[in-house]
Amino acid sequence: MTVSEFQQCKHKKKLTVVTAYDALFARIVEQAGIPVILVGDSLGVVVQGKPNTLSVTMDDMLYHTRLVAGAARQALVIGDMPFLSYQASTDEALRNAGRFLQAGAAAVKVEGGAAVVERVKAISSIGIPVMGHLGMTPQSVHAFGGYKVQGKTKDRAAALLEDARLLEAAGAFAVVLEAIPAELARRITESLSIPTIGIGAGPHCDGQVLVLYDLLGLFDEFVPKFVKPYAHLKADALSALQRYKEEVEQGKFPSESESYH
Ligand SMILES: Nc1nc(=O)c2c([nH]1)NC[C@@H]1CN(c3ccc(C(=O)N[C@@H](CCC(=O)O)C(=O)O)cc3)CN21
Ligand SMILES: CC(C)C(=O)C(=O)O
Ligand SMILES: [Mg+2]
Repeated sequence: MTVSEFQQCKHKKKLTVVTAYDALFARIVEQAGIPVILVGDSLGVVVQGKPNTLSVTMDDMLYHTRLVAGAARQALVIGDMPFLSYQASTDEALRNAGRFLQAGAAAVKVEGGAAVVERVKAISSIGIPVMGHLGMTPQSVHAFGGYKVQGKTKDRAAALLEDARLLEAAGAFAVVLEAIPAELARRITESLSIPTIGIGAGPHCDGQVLVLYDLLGLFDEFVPKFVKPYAHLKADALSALQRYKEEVEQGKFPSESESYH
């Protein structure tokens, strides 16, 4: 899928987006027919075991982007710009966005509204498609005082709608809306001509995104209310590993069929 095909889906077809961090899962996601893969900085939490996304580096993101982009044949691969890779200056933002394209991504994503519109303008104007991200933006976890639903007051809701309009005007090709009231997400979705992709933003967005290991039931350190586990892979993995250990200890594995003569 290309960025322009992605945009044409607004008003036509709901967009399904999922994160992936390696070639194995990128291939499974593609086989399932999912058209868009986000190499999310959530890998800091689910792959690296950190409490938040703040310690993820450009080198970490480029490594995982190369793995995913090297395996993806059809999917639109979007690279999630990590903390401090675009905030300090427009110059750094441009260079780092370009490095994602060199790693094989077709687009990048940045968190924030008015504070990053100049970055979004600069990145998109040199031919790099940029996705925005508003609401409960995890790189601002300390400013929010935790992972809290955003846009609950009239003033904050109006500010988020204005941020969304600014991102669209700056050239963003889409915007992620995270952990905001469904009614606000609907208003933003109706006000923009670019697609909105929700995560904890209700059913009225133009598409949805989830962290892969959350929807597979593989990650359970914390499970936000917006996650629906479509599988229980952690339970499956645990029982497989326990059976393997039992069979090794009881001398049942390996048996004849796993042995050479
Ligand atoms: N595995 C994983 N999934 C994610 O969606 C995710 C990450 N990691 N890491 C980065 C951020 C952190 N995210 C989170 C983390 C916790 C909640 C959470 O517990 N929310 C509460 C509501 C809190 C409130 O408003 O008071 C909930 O009950 O859902 C939400 C999003 C989303 N992102
Ligand atoms: C969940 C999405 C939107 C994300 O930013 C991530 O996975 O890092
Ligand atoms: Mg992210």
